[in-house]
Amino acid sequence: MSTAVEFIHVSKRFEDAASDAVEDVSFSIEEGELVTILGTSGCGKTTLLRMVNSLIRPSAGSIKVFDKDISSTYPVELRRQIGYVIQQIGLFPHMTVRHNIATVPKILGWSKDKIDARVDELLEMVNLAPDEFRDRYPSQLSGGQQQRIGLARALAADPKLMLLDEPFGAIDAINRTVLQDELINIHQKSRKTFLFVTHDILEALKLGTRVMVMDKGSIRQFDTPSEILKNPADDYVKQLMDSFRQGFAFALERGMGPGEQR
Ligand SMILES: Nc1ncnc2c1ncn2[C@@H]1O[C@H](COP(=O)(O)OP(=O)(O)OP(=O)(O)O)[C@@H](O)[C@H]1O
Repeated sequence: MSTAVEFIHVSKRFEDAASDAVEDVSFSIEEGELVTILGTSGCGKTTLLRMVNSLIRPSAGSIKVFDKDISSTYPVELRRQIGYVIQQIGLFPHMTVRHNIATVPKILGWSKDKIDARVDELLEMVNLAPDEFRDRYPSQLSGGQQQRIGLARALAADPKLMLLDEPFGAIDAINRTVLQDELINIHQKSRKTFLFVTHDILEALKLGTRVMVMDKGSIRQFDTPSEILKNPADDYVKQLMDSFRQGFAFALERGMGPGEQR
């Protein structure tokens, strides 16, 4: 298996900042992994993710995507291999679902038949009936449906690497669970590489084949969910996992009775 993303001593300091947003980070991600990047607000998750598709340039170190140093790749060419999904979705409001999904295939010069077939295939993949949704405008969709279209659009040209930045952050718990399950399905079927930023511990542990725990610009632990739960690398990770367990136990306990009578 080959390497999809590699960071070698990468740091990023924004102009006028007192410290690095990402500090001397090194890791590699193999093709086909679904890596979740977990950490509290401001720890550098988004900065790290946006360095992969060169929306942010590192201040030091080097980054390889599919074994090629991205500093010697044109950003447009780099981004052609990478799907990008963000919380604010960014669908084009004046375009139908079909045209939103077809944006990149059109730029790539696909034929109309190929695009039509791909749009329907993707709508089915994200569980939206093509006949019902193909010609709708974003304003005629719920937030969860819009997020599904955002995912379909990012998958349209079949990129080998997908970057997702809190894509389900604004979605209610039930739809969020459904979307998480769909993402697991898409990952299992496609075997693409996914990097998924979240501050939700359950989401990170549920989705990730490996979880990267970040704090203050550094990686505290990068391992499988079970290893992180069983063998936290340091006090920070341990506290994070303990808070998750306590929250879970408390919710279960309340659901069982006494709390409900309060
Ligand atoms: N364009 C910028 N200019 C200056 N500082 C920035 C810029 N973008 C991010 N930062 C700072 O870098 C640090 C890391 O930000 P980043 O957005 O990567 O965090 P995050 O972990 O994704 O947070 P959140 O979960 O709240 O989105 C923060 O202190 C932030 O204020």
